[in-house]
Amino acid sequence: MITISSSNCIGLEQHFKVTAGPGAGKTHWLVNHIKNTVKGSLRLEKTRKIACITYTNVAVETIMKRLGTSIANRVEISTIHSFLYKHVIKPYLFLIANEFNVNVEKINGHETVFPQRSIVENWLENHSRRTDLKHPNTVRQLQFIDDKKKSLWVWLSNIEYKFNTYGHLELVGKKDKAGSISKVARILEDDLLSYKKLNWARGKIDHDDILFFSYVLITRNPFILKVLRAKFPYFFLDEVQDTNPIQTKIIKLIADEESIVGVIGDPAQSIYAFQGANIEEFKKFQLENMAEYQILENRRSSNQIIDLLNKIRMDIMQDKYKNVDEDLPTLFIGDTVDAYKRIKDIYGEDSVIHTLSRDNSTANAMKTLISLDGIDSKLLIKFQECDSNSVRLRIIISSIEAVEFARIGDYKNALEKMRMLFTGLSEKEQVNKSISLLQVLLNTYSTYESEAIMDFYNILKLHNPMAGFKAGVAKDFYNTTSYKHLSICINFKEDISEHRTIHTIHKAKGDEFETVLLIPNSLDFLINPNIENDEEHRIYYVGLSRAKSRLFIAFPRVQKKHLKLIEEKYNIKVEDLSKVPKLV
Ligand SMILES: Nc1ncnc2c1ncn2[C@@H]1O[C@H](COP(=O)(O)OP(=O)(O)OP(=O)(O)O)[C@@H](O)[C@H]1O
Repeated sequence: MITISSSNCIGLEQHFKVTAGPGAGKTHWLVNHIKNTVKGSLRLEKTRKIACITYTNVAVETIMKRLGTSIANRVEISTIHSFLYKHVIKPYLFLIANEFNVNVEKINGHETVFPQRSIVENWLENHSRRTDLKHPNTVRQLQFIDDKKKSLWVWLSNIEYKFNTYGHLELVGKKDKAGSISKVARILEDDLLSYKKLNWARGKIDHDDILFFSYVLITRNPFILKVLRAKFPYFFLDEVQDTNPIQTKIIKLIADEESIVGVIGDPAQSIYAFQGANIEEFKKFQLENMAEYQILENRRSSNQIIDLLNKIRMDIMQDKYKNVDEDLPTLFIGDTVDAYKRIKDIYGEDSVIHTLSRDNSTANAMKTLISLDGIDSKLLIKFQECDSNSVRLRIIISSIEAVEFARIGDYKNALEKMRMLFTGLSEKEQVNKSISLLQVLLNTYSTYESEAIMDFYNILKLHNPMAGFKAGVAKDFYNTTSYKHLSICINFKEDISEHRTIHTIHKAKGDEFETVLLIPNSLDFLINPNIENDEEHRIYYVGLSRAKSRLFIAFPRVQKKHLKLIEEKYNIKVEDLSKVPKLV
């Protein structure tokens, strides 16, 4: 392993792997390396470009901006899914369309594919092990007993491709998502390909299908690899710690000849296991004659923050590149909103504090500075369980999302959500109606914000007819749950506010903030750090490492023995908020 700095150049014609911690300058280095390759390579022409693959669309934009317009046309920057869709799926899917029952004409990009009643019914009726589906899990029971139907749909929404012991890809369900159908999940799993085929016949392919089809096409038709290598003499992959095993196999196949492959990442920042990422993929990643580099600098954070990061992580020791001293990191014990206010008291009302939460509901509660006490993060799920009228449910949830997206300035996604209410109309009518309804809902916000969700329903009903209520759980829910508490549970699509989840900020490449208040769900990452094996710890490590100058952690209560341990292990200030006199 060779240690380099983020301003160093490396040779252009050798596979490489760069490992570096947070703030090391990976993005900075990658952008420079692309520029150097454009300048120095003799293998690039108008039609032969550098492929730069990164993890999210936000990251694509960041790298594009940093590269500048003069060389952006020499590089194709995209997510792995967009790249494979454009260069493998679109031109070659027809080769396997018959075998997999894919309606190529109808395919228009890739999307999240949700279960549909008619598809699920068709699949169950014709399931290859239909005769094994017996009471209490018959085909009818799986479709019509509410609890079973919900579990089945959740389970189907989470199926994934895995390599089996023979190295073949197969479709599997997730045991922890099977709920009340866990006893028959094994039987249902035997014919998941038929379920997929029914969706493919409608032209519906999802993100994982892109990887699956690409892998099948590439392994069966080596000429596709030849074309890819001819078009792209260089493949650079950023954030590789979040890579999926199918992606790794595809990249290794490309690297076999001609093209130079370079990967960059940080195993300690691997936080997407739920999307199929596997920390081992990056650690084990090897190519023939590959050069391995590490960058040990941390150019982002103060000395005190780097000291804390170095105590949590064992595999590398980061250097204090800036060598700037700031206040010690502080652990606040007490309410999160009080912690936020305390920082404002110390550094002034105008100081900007970025809060990074583990959960969506916490991040949203911080947006309105609602105390977390009494907040139910599962309220949206309860809502879905209580209201069996799926049309009404969808209208209410989409409208809440539209209002809340608009309130943080994300009008693009707000209108997208609102348009879902008017799907039967022409595009122009959809847009007009969405804008005017959104305006009404924003103008009347104060009248329903703190009231029961029934008030919001009543306003919405004036503009969009919806079913009424009989006495029962749905009506009770609408009358007893406040809009505010329900809206706290929604998932922001592109959160650009000062209060986000750690996963959201990690998607936004290079996000770093002067002052960070981390709001974890546990202090285990400090008490007993295990970055190597515990993804939760890695998530908090990512959160801590976004801070440039000032770092705070807020947690409601800590056992005495744990507090002692934290104080002994770290150079950290502890402040019990219940003992801080409140300013009046
Ligand atoms: N060679 C360099 N010269 C000047 N500034 C640099 C250099 N390398 C990195 N930086 C700065 O250091 C900070 C961290 O860099 P960067 O965001 O590229 O790190 P990273 O390794 O991608 O971080 P992370 O993995 O934590 O997202 C940024 O503010 C960046 O502009």
